[in-house]
Amino acid sequence: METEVKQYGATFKLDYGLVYWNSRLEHEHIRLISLFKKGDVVCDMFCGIGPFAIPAAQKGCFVYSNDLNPHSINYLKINMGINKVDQFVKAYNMDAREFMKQIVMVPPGEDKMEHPVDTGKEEHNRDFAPENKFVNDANGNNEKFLDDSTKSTSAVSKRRAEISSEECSGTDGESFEGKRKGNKRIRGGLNIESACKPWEHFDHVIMNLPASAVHFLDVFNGLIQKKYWKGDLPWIHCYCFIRASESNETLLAVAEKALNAKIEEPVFHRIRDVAPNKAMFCLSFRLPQECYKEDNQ
Ligand SMILES: C[S@@+](CC[C@H](N)C(=O)[O-])C[C@H]1O[C@@H](n2cnc3c(N)ncnc32)[C@H](O)[C@@H]1O
Repeated sequence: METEVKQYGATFKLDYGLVYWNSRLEHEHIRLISLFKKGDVVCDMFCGIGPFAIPAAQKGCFVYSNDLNPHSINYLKINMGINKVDQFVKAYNMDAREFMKQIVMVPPGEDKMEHPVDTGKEEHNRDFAPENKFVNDANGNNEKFLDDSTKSTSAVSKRRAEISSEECSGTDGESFEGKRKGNKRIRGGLNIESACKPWEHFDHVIMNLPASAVHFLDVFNGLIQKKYWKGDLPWIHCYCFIRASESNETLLAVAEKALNAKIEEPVFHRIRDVAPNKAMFCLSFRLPQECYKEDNQ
């Protein structure tokens, strides 16, 4: 049966019998999106009907959004229309690994263009680094400062943020009411197709499939081609379950094995208990440099 729900000012149409929906994740959707900045490029590997993708787009992000379930993508598209973010979200219906491989594929013609080496030095660890963005809360969770201001994680997203702020009035932060600003961006002719080259840069990856997302991390090993990439490597936000018999280190070891790389300064955020001995967490980390596909590979 089709129904309509509202979360933080966005409207979502869905059929509970056909797609995934969990109202108890509302705070987590808001928390994660509060880490993003206007102009950021976000990849949502397991997007469902869009509870991360749509408010992120309303905030001024560009979102590549994927789900294997065709019903999810059908409702995602309906919800993109209802919330007037069609121009800022691109929907895919495929396996999550294939999706990531597809969006970083360099289109014919682009590979012949000159790519000056961007060391990313200027931006590296400047504004989204764990040491200056996260603090421990009372429960021992690593929490990010909610003061996002208008900083951008890379030269590429900075440029997009500049374009956005030229065309949008107001400041960043009132994100969830940003629909009108979004419309202004449409009038300015800016959309995800014209603004983004995901093989050169994206800022965040969302992986909300807690039972198995950690095993999908292997796709990032050799995914990003160093010669095309500009700016910092992306942040990965990987949801998982941790049982009482396990620890953060247990999960980290599985993630590092999948990536074949060491994760520096992982951030664990406890979301909620899903059973007496099982809790849902979000593991956030910047993709390690070892994951780059080198030019000679
Ligand atoms: C836990 S739901 C999360 C949905 C949404 N992100 C949310 O927060 O409500 C996981 C989603 O992953 C999708 N999914 C499962 N396996 C997948 C795969 N191999 N590739 C892409 N999507 C997949 C499911 O269809 C489902 O919509």
